[in-house]
Amino acid sequence: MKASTLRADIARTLFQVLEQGHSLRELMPALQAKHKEQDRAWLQEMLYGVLRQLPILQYWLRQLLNKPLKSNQKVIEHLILLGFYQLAFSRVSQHAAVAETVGACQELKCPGLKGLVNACLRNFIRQEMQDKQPDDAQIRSGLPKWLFKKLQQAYPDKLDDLSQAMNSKAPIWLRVNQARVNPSEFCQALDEQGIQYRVPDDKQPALILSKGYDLTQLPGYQQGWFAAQDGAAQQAATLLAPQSKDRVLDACAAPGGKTCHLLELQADIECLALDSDATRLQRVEENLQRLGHHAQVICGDAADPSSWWDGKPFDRILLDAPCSATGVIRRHPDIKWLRKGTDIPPLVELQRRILAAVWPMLKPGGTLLYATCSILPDENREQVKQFLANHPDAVLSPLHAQDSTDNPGWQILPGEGQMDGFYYARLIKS
Ligand SMILES: C[S@@+](CC[C@H](N)C(=O)[O-])C[C@H]1O[C@@H](n2cnc3c(N)ncnc32)[C@H](O)[C@@H]1O
Repeated sequence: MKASTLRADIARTLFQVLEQGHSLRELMPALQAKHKEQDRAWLQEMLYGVLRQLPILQYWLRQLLNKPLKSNQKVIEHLILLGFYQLAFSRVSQHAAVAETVGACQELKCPGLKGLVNACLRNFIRQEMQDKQPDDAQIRSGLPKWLFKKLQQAYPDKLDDLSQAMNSKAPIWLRVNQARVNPSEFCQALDEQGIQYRVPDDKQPALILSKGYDLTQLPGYQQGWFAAQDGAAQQAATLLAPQSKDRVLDACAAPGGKTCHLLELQADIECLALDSDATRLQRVEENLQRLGHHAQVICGDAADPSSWWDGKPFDRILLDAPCSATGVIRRHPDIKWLRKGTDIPPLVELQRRILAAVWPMLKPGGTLLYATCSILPDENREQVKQFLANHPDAVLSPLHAQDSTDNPGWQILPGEGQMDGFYYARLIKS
């Protein structure tokens, strides 16, 4: 594939995300399929890189482009941002970055803008723009304004480290399926194929791959020896700790990462995997099948149990609630630009409704684990605080020394222990 075609495709994809609100989850499969194996990693790195560094790239663009381009030429602005990204953050030679970015104008059906793109990139080099940093801390943070403000309020002392972690590349974690393979046997199989990995120093059956591999080509993929799952998400099953014969509800289960882990920890539970999204539930079925587990899979609204619950109470409930996903931005940088500050109050309300609806299904003495991949206190600590205040039969079961009713739960921030941002609070019904 020509280098300019790759760049044109990246510019089009940026346009679809940033101007049309499509997610990379929707767009990436077709984009990857169009390009050869050897180009895919580069393509992803450039695309994710621009989304990570967008505010500073736009800041430079504002200095070098006199006025914004017309809407039918907007894709060329995204092409220029890609050119800036290559010049400032990648190892692509300056000559290739300029020539091939300019070349992409033809493919984007804007040959008349070649001169403008060329001038912007050459001025970028001449004026050493990459050394020009704005005074505005929000632009330097790489975060959108609304999120910067919220994080500034929530984590004033940690904001620099936090934004840096949110803009860095996430490692690929694997969870070894101990129901299928012994972790040391799996490691041996990886060693034999020269796959590089490290084992984080704690008790989970987890590995971190040292670079990007095609997971379907790793040993034991078809046999269900492992699943990709971040270290923070791997805490859920252990914290809920299902016991033999327990009836367990995974209330927001798709795509089933935590459902499978629960079954790996304790095979003889009666597990009900619920989700309101029928398409995503197919992934639960596929994951259960590949990893060799069994659960009852139901499509239903967790906030409305009357439509699917048989009335039998649960010993344990996992509520991995729909959330802002602000904890996994390093993995999905498009979230920064697709989410808006106005999305947060309705999400908090949905979480509140689901929590209140699943609580009556828990047996007295039973355990509920509330989880989100968010780092916003409204969805986490404040949500649980309110729940505790409104439910006198709910008792906090602390996950660490600072976990108290005033400051409930365990907030993991992105990058801590190489994990994604995640939140857990464990509640017992008295
Ligand atoms: C964070 S994801 C769950 C991830 C999953 N637990 C795992 O580990 O693979 C949240 C899920 O909640 C589901 N969801 C959203 N609203 C729901 C509702 N009212 N009832 C049930 N599921 C819902 C979404 O479809 C989504 O699959």
